[in-house]
Amino acid sequence: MGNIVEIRDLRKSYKDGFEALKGVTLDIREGEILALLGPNGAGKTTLISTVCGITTATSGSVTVGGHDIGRDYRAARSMIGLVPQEINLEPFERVRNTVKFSRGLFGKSRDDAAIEKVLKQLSLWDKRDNQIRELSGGMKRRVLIAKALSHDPRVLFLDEPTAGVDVELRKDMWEVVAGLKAAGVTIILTTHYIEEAEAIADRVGVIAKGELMLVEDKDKLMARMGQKELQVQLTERIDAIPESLRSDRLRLSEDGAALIYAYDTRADRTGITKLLSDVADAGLVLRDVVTRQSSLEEIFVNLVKNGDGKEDAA
Ligand SMILES: Nc1ncnc2c1ncn2[C@@H]1O[C@H](COP(=O)(O)OP(=O)(O)OP(=O)(O)O)[C@@H](O)[C@H]1O
Repeated sequence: MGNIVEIRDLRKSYKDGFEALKGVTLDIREGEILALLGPNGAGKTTLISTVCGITTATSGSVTVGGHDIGRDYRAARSMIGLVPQEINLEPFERVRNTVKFSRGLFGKSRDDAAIEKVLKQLSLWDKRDNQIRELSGGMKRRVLIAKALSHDPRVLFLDEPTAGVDVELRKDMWEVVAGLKAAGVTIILTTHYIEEAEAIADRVGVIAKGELMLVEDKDKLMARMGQKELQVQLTERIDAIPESLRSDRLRLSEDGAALIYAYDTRADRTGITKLLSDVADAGLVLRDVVTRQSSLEEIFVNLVKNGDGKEDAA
């Protein structure tokens, strides 16, 4: 699969001198769902706006389908749909007209069949003649997506599609996104919610303080999350792990007071029962047993920490 968007060393300093993007390089693969996770003020919206050509980069480059967003703005922009964070719809306008109008803005000829397709895709066809003000919050969000899709873009950017919405509506949105992917649209979404990235993304990027800290296949991240540790705390410290217990998965804590066993929660056999009986056979006495899991949350929190150890407000 080729790259549909290529971002190279993208930097953005605002007028007041604030550097919101500090050299972001990222390839977006055609057909994927990429979730960009990051705390408030990380630079997610700035990144999306710059990639879409709404904000001008200070330096670096962006191409969409091979078109440079600066030099070849119209061609690049026509391939992009952008769903903003805020609901900015005209309350008295009707659903179908709202979407039709957006298509016109891209200089595309009138195409009632295309508008019908988009409205059906987003389960808005029954509401086509309703005014925007007559829709529920979830439907209004879907109208925003329909508007962004009205000119048949190949890439859709969703800026926090589920910020502040309830669980039900969030799941509804995830289904919409999955449906769009199935229809061949490449999707980039920003989110604060780790579970959102887990639920729908193919790849996850973590952005903090204007830098892309990590981009990785979600499954690989999940595999890391599947790792758990069992701490077998001992009544007496030991200097070394007894010969009979040695394994790649077992190590001794620094103070010698606990054995630390790594296992995969999703494996058929974790080996815990055997470990505990082997520990007893080796003559060691347990004081307590504790488990801990490295989660995407933990990976995320560690990544967005400042170099000086302070934590960003999430
Ligand atoms: N027009 C502007 N002028 C100056 N600074 C700005 C401007 N727009 C954004 N910033 C700053 O750039 C940084 C990144 O903002 P941005 O909106 O991209 O973050 P974000 O990751 O989308 O945050 P959120 O999750 O809160 O939406 C913030 O510190 C913000 O204050």
